[in-house]
Amino acid sequence: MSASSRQAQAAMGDSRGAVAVSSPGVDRPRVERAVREFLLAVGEDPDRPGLVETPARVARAAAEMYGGLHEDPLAVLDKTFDLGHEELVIVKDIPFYSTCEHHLVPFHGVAHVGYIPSPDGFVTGLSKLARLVDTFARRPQVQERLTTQVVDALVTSLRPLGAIVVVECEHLCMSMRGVRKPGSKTITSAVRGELRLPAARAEALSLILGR
Ligand SMILES: Nc1nc2c(ncn2[C@@H]2O[C@H](COP(=O)(O)OP(=O)(O)OP(=O)(O)O)[C@@H](O)[C@H]2O)c(=O)[nH]1
Ligand SMILES: [Zn+2]
Repeated sequence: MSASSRQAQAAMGDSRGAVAVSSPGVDRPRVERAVREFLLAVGEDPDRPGLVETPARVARAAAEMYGGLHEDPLAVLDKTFDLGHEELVIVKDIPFYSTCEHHLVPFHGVAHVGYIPSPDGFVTGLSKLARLVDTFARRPQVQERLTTQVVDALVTSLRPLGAIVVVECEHLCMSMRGVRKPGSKTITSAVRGELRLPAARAEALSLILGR
């Protein structure tokens, strides 16, 4: 990344997802060293054959799982089309995986993203809504922040009349450890603009949650 694009990223506020500006990307050698140390700390032998490549594997996985820290979410929505469509658009059941920032274990589920385009009629490509979810998911996260970051990026970028994001997840930190309640689901929503009006919100929610 060039110095000027780093400066441009540094100017971004929280609605852009607090892009990590000081780092050019996930520092794989550092992750490798940390994973080796972690294995020693839990009582493993990082030099046994099964584990010898594990620090490098985890570093590659981390570059993927935390790569969203180094992406500009608004760049995902840069390309728009003028379709003259001023009605609700929803992409539902977008599957994603994220990482709970409290325990660094996965939480996963689906996101539903909808918006009413501005009177200019500018809409984004449908796949970009899914890419936006991934950009925010591939970071240490909490579900509430993921939800609001997606909706706020939509608002900042497309200036829609309204926007809604609903996220349904299982948190493995509640399933495989701790309280151990597999199957429990957490649902969060964030709604902006005209979709906050009761009738519009009800229509959007019935389209999103109606199975
Ligand atoms: N609000 C919110 N809480 C989360 C999320 N992911 C995990 N948590 C919760 O974060 C909390 C952390 O609680 P702490 O008491 O600090 O940590 P802990 O001792 O490991 O908690 P337990 O999970 O209850 O064992 C837990 O209640 C988790 O269920 C999330 O996305 N949103
Ligand atoms: Zn957790």
